[in-house]
Amino acid sequence: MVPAGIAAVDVRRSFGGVHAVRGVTLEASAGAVTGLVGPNGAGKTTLLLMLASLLAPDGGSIRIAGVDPVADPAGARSRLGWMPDSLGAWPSLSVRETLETTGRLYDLDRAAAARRAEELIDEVGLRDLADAHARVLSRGQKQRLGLARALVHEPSVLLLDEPASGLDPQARVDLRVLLRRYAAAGKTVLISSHVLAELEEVVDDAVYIVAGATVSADRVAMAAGRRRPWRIRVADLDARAVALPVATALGLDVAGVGVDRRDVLVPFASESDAAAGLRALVDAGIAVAEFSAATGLLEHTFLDLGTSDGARS
Ligand SMILES: Nc1ncnc2c1ncn2[C@@H]1O[C@H](COP(=O)(O)OP(=O)(O)OP(=O)(O)O)[C@@H](O)[C@H]1O
Repeated sequence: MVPAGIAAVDVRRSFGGVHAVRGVTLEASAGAVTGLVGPNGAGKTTLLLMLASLLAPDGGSIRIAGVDPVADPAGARSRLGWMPDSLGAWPSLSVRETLETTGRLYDLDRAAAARRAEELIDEVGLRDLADAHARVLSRGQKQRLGLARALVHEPSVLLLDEPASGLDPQARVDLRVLLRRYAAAGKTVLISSHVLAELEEVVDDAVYIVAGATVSADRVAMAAGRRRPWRIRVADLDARAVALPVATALGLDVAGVGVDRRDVLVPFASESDAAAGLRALVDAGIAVAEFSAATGLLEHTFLDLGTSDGARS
């Protein structure tokens, strides 16, 4: 059996009295993009640092492409690419020099490092800034350089901490395409982000962390299964005017539907219930112009998990 790209079992790490990570168990499959989702201070960065072999866990076990980063950090680093949430090193090197130097650190010879740097400059859209010093780059440009740096040695596992922060809409789309391409090539991608709508479009799977611990699959399923609102817009009519006919067509009390600007908000328990609701509205002659879930599944689940009672002890 092919081992999971990333496997963590009961990983723990404290800083003095702060239990930043107190029981994380997760698997991220090769060939997939896995989202790491959790509120501020949940322990995501601490976990990613441990997976990246940059911070020692107090307990538990980690495997990166089958390698234990505690016992063999060099072996793990040769297999993983790490993109921190802010680019640290080498402000006085140019974009090209940064990538060439990183390649040399990963034992590429001079020619191979130069070749790889040119490939990556194009891949992340920094061609016009290839000779610019890293210190003059904008936040979004630094993010792109950080991504390129993580990819230099063609790692089989990619760990990304908030990679989309600072990126403009085009760069976000480019990032999404790149991550999907990496996953399609059989690599493992683990990505933390607060931009859940964006994560929604790129991940195959998600791991939720609350208060330093992974949330159990049962708890996630329960949160995901709760009713969530759909937005319904009726052509050329104010939401207030259509709330009653919409509720009637759906067999609901009008108090059970909400109004938000031009939209009526109706909770459905599942996508198939929503589809049946749409059919009922159309059958009732209501001119539905827009019909969509008001929150994505990740965001809905995240909001429902909300507090620490969602965490496994
Ligand atoms: N070096 C450190 N020393 C002391 N406490 C730390 C250290 N690093 C993290 N912590 C604490 O550990 C907890 C988890 O922090 P971490 O940065 O891992 O969370 P996060 O999920 O990445 O948060 P965010 O979404 O806000 O980036 C926080 O309470 C934080 O204050």
